[in-house]
Amino acid sequence: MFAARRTVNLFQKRAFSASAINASKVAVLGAAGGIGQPLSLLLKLNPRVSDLALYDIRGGPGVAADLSHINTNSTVTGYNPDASGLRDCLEGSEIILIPAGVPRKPGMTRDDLFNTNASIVRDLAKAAAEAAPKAHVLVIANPVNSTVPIVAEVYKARNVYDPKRLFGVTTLDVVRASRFISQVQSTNPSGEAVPVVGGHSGVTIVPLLSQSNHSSIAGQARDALVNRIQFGGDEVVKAKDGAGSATLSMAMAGARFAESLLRAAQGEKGVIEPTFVDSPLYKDQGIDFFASRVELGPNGVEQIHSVGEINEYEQGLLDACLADLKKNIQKGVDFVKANP
Ligand SMILES: NC(=O)c1ccc[n+]([C@@H]2O[C@H](COP(=O)([O-])OP(=O)(O)OC[C@H]3O[C@@H](n4cnc5c(N)ncnc54)[C@H](O)[C@@H]3O)[C@@H](O)[C@H]2O)c1
Ligand SMILES: O=C(O)C[C@H](O)C(=O)O
Repeated sequence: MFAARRTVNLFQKRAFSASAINASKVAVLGAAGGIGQPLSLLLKLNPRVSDLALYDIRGGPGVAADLSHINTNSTVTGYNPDASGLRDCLEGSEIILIPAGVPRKPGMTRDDLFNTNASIVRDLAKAAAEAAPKAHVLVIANPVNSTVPIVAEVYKARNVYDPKRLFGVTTLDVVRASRFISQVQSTNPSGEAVPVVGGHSGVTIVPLLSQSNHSSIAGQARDALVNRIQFGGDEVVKAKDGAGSATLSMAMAGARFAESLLRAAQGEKGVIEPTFVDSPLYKDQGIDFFASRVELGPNGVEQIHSVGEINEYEQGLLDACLADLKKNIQKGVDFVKANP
């Protein structure tokens, strides 16, 4: 009898300490938007998340009330901009996802969003740097090539910048790449992995088909596939016809990246995701941020993988990418300098 009770107690103890270790507060800024809502739903379904904090300039508490009825263990709290809403949302967060900002309409580039989204991201970054300076920040808001450097500059100005904890979410590019290649090759997309490096807009998106399972794709088939991966976002913008850009696939991609970070934070080794980070790879060319495969660990970036062996065609893509990327990054840095 005593032994039985003891077994139960030990079991309860272990269960308690496991959940204590795994307790992770995740904040979503822009939670009532097209990405924010399905992303928050997927996070509510993730057992690694213990507290979900949802902030938006409008509608955060409504989305939170709705999600809070789902019978998973995590708590869900919604916050408005009034009083200390944003600060309360951020405090204690391990991960902060930022999908806040306007999406494209047909005919626009991601850079056309800069004037609106730069100040939104800058202000949210200021709040995050003060309330949760050690959190991992995952930037989804476009143009990612510029909004990530904006967050970095805001953190640097407050002496809390940790390059290992800032990520531009480029997961959707590899999700698309594996899907699109599987359609061309009639394969299962879950078995496909196409590295995509560079940045997250047009020609800065560089798929490396030579490193995929289908390295022999050449000529027009290759060109069409590369173009579809680079401009996949435009396909959705056009199809939505003024009602925004990718939201559901982006929510899946953002939730996957957050899950990978949590797995790494909770001790799993060898977790690798593509992401746009403060990177040494092209710093000698004045390019401080670059997306490549990154191994994640408890403190964020563990190891940044180089681009690896690429062919002449891919080198041409990379050259075009680097030229654009440099300008996009500088634009973000200059914005914060001029508008601190
Ligand atoms: N990184 C990627 O791969 C990727 C993919 C898709 C979309 N995006 C980008 O994500 C952003 C959001 O897209 P969406 O479709 O969800 O847009 P949306 O307009 O549907 O939602 C944006 C949300 O942000 C909120 N918001 C605006 N300003 C805010 C602020 N200061 N604080 C908090 N919340 C604020 C809005 O109220 C809205 O609910 C866009 O910039 C889009 O281009 C990035
Ligand atoms: O295309 C967009 O503007 C949104 C996003 O960056 C995407 O790739 O779908």
